[in-house]
Amino acid sequence: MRDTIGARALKRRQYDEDDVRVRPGKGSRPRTRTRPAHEEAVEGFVVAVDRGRYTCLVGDGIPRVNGDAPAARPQTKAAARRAGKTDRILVVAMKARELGRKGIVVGDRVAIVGDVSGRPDTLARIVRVEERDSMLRRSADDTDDIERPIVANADQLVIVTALADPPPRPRMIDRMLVAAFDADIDPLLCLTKADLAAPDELVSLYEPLGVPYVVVEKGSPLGELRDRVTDRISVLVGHSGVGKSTLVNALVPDARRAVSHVNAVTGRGRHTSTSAVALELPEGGWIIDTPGVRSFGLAHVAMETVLASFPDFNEAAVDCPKGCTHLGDGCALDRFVAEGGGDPARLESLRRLLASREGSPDDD
Ligand SMILES: Nc1nc2c(ncn2[C@@H]2O[C@H](COP(=O)(O)OP(=O)(O)OP(=O)(O)O)[C@@H](O)[C@H]2O)c(=O)[nH]1
Ligand SMILES: [Zn+2]
Repeated sequence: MRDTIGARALKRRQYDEDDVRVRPGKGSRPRTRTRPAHEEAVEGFVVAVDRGRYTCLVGDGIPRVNGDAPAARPQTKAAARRAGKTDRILVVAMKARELGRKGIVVGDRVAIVGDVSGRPDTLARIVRVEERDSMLRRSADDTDDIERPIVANADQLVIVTALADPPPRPRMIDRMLVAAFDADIDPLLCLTKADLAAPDELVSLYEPLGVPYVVVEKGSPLGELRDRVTDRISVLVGHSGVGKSTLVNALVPDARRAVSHVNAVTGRGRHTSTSAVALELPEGGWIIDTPGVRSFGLAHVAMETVLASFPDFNEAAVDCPKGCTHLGDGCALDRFVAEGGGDPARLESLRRLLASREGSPDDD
């Protein structure tokens, strides 16, 4: 953790040095070439990314959760309207060369220079990525430890699981819970298709772990889910067919139009079905749909983090021999389960996740 914070501070310092800081005196010449551009930069919120083009919302109402005030909430559309500020422009930008290989993802707050009019065929430049509150990542698979950032600044991961058709996969849920824990994002289990099956079994698995959940079905009012996503930045993940699009369309009445508008702005025209898109909720807050993300490789997550995201086993593991892989011989978790301390299926799930990171296939 400390390392990460240190690295972030270092990065910020580097930005300062090559961005804006102009100290008169000491013989240092002002960098007139870059300075004015950065001073004129406007704030943007990345709502879509498509092949090197970043669609950014500029204007009032972009989320500002990156505050020192703990109660800071994203400014909502409603609040913006009350304040009489509804200027929202979608600007298409590219990454400034000075950002090098630094990735920019949906949810990022950025500083933009150049033509920020949002007029067709204009292209602005992103010159800075603001410090992130969170970063949801995955590896392509469990053994590829190249981290792929998916979404920045989300504060809730909505794990969408159908109660039937397709049947729920607890191991997939466990995997998503690890990803949420690793990213320091609150999980929310969203159980769909309640008209087809009862939620009791899944609820009895996850409620004791303190995982909040909502149960929904097509056409149901979604009141509780709506409350839980309002004024937050929530990422929706789930397998194909679980009812994610149905949910998005119910939560964001003009979701389809918003997505095609984003695509029209990018000039791509066609539906970008593989990248994440941030959609604003009418009540305030954002949901980020991740159509192309079917799974989360966890190769980049430390074993300790995987274990820590299983609160039902984390403590029992203090009795393990030093250097225990928790996969077999001598692992205290076996005794713990034998004595009735934990659910065997959950231990199996934990072990599959740990083992899959070492190259054994995991079929979830
Ligand atoms: N019975 C029932 N069917 C539902 C419910 N919600 C969605 N469906 C149906 O399930 C199917 C899949 O729903 P989608 O919303 O397209 O699922 P998705 O998760 O977006 O799937 P992809 O588009 O493949 O990612 C559709 O035929 C929906 O009509 C529900 O609550 N009950
Ligand atoms: Zn162990």
